[in-house]
Amino acid sequence: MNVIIVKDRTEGGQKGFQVFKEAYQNGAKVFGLATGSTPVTTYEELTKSNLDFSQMTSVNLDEYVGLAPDHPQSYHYFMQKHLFDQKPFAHSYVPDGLNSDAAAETARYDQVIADNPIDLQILGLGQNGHIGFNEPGTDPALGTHKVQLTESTIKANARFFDNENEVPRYAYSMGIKSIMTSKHVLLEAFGEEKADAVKAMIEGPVTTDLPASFLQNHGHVTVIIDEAAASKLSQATL
Ligand SMILES: N[C@@H]1[C@@H](O)[C@H](O)[C@@H](COP(=O)(O)O)O[C@@H]1O
Repeated sequence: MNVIIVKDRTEGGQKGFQVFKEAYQNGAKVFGLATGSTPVTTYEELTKSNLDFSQMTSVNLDEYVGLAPDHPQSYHYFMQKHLFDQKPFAHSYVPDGLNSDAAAETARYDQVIADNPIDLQILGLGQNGHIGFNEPGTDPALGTHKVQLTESTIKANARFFDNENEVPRYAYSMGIKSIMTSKHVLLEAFGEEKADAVKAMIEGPVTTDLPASFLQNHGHVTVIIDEAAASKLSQATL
């Protein structure tokens, strides 16, 4: 893993943008996108830039089950607001949270990924080490699947909803297997609350207990973290 330590999430966004720009200039056509607060500064830099995505494809990691695309907390809505309204792509795929047929929706989304191999996948990191919505214990051989969110993720995401009861209990998420097929992975993590997960991801064993640790088995990973998220790393990594 190529670990880049930045001062804060603003600088992280600038570095993240550089990674996007290089991938773009090297011919990337399919961008795997993530939601959450972490990639927002990178998306801000993308929207300010003159990069044109109108011939490109985007494939998002995950979506809450039960939320309509126009629900303000849906990941569809998030992507429109933070990126697509300013930088439209030719095709943008997000799992359909309103499809209650999980088998059909996950099979459909696996086909989307198979038809659009991802050149660059951006990821955030859950405090418990999840990527996408692949919670601890997830079988790394799974493709897109329906996930029951853990209590810790529900609590962490409650800040975006009026109260904890409104946080959906299920999501559709790309699997670790799908993420591992991306040519290049860019993982960003900012803040002290991510420091334990960052340390375990980089220095710990590869284990289902910490889904992001599987990235140690991927040949091309760039990690952008701020000083707070890097604060528990050992000298050998720094
Ligand atoms: N499904 C998302 C993840 O894709 C995201 O990476 C993570 C961290 O969120 P944040 O970036 O807001 O810390 O939480 C959510 O549960």
